[in-house]
Amino acid sequence: MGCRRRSLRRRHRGCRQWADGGCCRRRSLSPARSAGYQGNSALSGAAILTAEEMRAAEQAIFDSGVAPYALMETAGAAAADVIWRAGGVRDTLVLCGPGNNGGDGFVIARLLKARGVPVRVAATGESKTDSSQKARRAWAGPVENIADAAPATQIVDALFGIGLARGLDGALAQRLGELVDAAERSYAIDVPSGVDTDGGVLLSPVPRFDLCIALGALKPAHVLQPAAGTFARLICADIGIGANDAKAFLLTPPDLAEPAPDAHKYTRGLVDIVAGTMAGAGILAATAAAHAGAGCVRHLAPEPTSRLPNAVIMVTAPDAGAVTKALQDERIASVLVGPGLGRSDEARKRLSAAVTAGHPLVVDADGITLLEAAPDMLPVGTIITPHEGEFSRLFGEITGNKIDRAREAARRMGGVVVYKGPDTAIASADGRIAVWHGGSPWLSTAGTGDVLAGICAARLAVTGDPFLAACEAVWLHGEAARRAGAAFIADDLIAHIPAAVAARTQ
Ligand SMILES: NC(=O)C1=CN([C@@H]2O[C@H](COP(=O)(O)OP(=O)(O)OC[C@H]3O[C@@H](n4cnc5c(N)ncnc54)[C@H](O)[C@@H]3O)[C@@H](O)[C@H]2O)[C@@H](O)CC1
Ligand SMILES: Nc1ncnc2c1ncn2[C@@H]1O[C@H](COP(=O)(O)OP(=O)(O)O)[C@@H](O)[C@H]1O
Ligand SMILES: [K+]
Repeated sequence: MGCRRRSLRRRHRGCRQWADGGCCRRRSLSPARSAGYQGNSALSGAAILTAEEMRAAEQAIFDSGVAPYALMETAGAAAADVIWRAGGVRDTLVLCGPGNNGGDGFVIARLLKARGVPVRVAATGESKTDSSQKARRAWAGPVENIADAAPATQIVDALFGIGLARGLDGALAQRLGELVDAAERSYAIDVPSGVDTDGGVLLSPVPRFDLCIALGALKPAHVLQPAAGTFARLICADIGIGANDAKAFLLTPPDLAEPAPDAHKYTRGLVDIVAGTMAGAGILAATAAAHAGAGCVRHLAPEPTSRLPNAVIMVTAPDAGAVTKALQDERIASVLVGPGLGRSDEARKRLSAAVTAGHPLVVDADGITLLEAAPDMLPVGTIITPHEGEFSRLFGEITGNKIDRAREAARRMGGVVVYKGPDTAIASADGRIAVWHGGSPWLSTAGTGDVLAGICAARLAVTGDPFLAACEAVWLHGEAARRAGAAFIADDLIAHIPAAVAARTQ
């Protein structure tokens, strides 16, 4: 495939997603704001720090003269405040582990008790860090053994945080599960005990908590599955951590602009969809693109179809030569290839025609599979939208969590990777990463990926900025799904895209 590498920064407007949208600023929720928290989307733009990055951020605070125990008091106070607001004076059992997470637990217990909450504490054994020993001494009440501690209306899990090195012992994991199941409300301090902070996997069985109170910053386990599925709600409590060195951020809702007063359909963006033999997918993508802000959409398919909206221009392109010819149009602002393309030799030629046409490009589905482990064949700045299977086929084994894998994949291909799933990592070759999570699980239905690819192509045509376009598209897709409610099909989802666009248009 004779691909040309070129920059797509033709109409770069600056990545507002990054510069103004909050991604580069720390916006942890203060405890007061946390109390009104209704859903994960409220955490937009928050930094996501690995355990190592978190320790470095904490160290920076210590270096500035704050004592470790003072930071633990701040963390415990922030968490206790959230629990107090959520649970009032319900009887509470705080489970404390051997490290600083356990130390937070002792602070929480003391502060809740001071507010009149009936609190008991149960520990795994000795407290092993200076700060946690200090916090334990300040508790001054009895410390029960977890194995035989009676259940309580509220359970606070302060067993292990970012220092968990391996799964919990079987008996401890089981006891934690029993106590959480028996409680009306359960809170995990920093991360649920048993999750791997960076990997986002479960190292031992983890019960489902009502609320996870992240301390200082989000960690990968708060946004990556399966760990992010171990709590119903998430709050990030501000403890003064600076997250300037963060490399990954939560996806922030986009700020979209209305078309210019003198806009016409071509200045708003002409999108060409290079479709193939499986008609439905290309139609979904074209219809979605037409609803996501593009000025004009053309559907280049081997055969005519009566199933396109009237607004989409149908171009019959029976072979790759016809595709190449159709794409020789200077007005084209983006091309999407892949949905419904098929995997035949003819499909391969159509892919080649799209890739070599020299327009800003989005590659999805069969287009990704046909690349056959050669992502660097794509023009610089291309957006690809693989799900797990397509990602593995294209990039093989890459170590690390989903964020790391997306980052490395984007570097290898020199473009933007939208690594899809219940958690979606959007990575740019220049190192920027935004993570979307907490979306409607009803999205797990056939054809929604085609819809996303169409939205990506539309936003690329509108913005000319691949990373911005991908971020906007993922957010709009998720928001359309939220508005679509339950048991929608991909066709239904499209009807909700304009409302999602309207919600973010100034
Ligand atoms: N560094 C600090 O000063 C602050 C830390 N904070 C809290 O401290 C936590 C991190 O504290 P630590 O680094 O002490 O780590 P943890 O408290 O998460 O646990 C570490 C301890 O558990 C042991 N351990 C690890 N896995 C185990 C397993 N499966 N079974 C039995 N023992 C196991 C380790 O050997 C170590 O003793 C954070 O998550 C947060 O809750 C907050 O208080 C904010 C300030
Ligand atoms: N459980 C889930 N929760 C939220 N979003 C999901 C979930 N499962 C899938 N999605 C989203 O739905 C879309 C599915 O795309 P894809 O797997 O390509 O499906 P298809 O090929 O059928 O179009 C992606 O945008 C993905 O992020
Ligand atoms: K915990």
